[in-house]
Amino acid sequence: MGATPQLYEYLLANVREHPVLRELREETAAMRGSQMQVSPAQAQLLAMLAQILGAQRCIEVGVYTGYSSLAVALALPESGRLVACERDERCLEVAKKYYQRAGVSHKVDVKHALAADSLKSLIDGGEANSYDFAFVDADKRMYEEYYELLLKLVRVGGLIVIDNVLWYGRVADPLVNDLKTISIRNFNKKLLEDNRVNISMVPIGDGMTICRKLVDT
Ligand SMILES: C[S@@+](CC[C@H](N)C(=O)[O-])C[C@H]1O[C@@H](n2cnc3c(N)ncnc32)[C@H](O)[C@@H]1O
Repeated sequence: MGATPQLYEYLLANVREHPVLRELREETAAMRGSQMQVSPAQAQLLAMLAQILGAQRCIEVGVYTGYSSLAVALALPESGRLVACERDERCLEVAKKYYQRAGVSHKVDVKHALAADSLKSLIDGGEANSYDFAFVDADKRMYEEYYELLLKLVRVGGLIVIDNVLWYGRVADPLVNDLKTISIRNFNKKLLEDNRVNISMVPIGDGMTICRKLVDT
């Protein structure tokens, strides 16, 4: 966030990036939407949070070509599972190729559908309160809905991490009032006032808020 190119390069040089993550990042760099990918430093933080939690069951909402999901899958134990929700089949083809290459395909359960529908099916299938960790990085106007569904799916003490909460600085500019900016701004305000979770807004990448679920929902 706000790093000069020189500082970003320095930060990158100090991330321990798995070689397959690096290959995926390099392939994605030539693709449309590559700026959507989380930074290596963000992926490293997500993986560490999952490890600190001892996470076994994780969810990602918004996979794109798989960089953040692969980082989390690599951090999970062999018995771990990551439900990866994405609507775009072509992106998923790239992601699956790299899960395979990194030897983690058996840990990733890909859901090719609208993410809210996939989350609702998990709840309907009796999986409420059974996930340790969730990462949200899909449609910005749907953040509130994803969050409410994930609050049902994640156990007390589990984490929901939300990406792009600083939205390239636009959330702080009162002159910017497009729909996505307003959604993220409103969502950040909701989190600030939501006593079902503890929160920490971290200025890494485009800003991530870490929410820890405090009460049974
Ligand atoms: C910001 S990118 C995700 C980047 C990814 N976390 C990474 O680090 O590479 C957002 C992704 O969410 C997907 N997406 C957007 N709306 C969606 C929805 N309603 N359901 C499922 N996926 C959605 C898009 O297709 C896109 O691939």
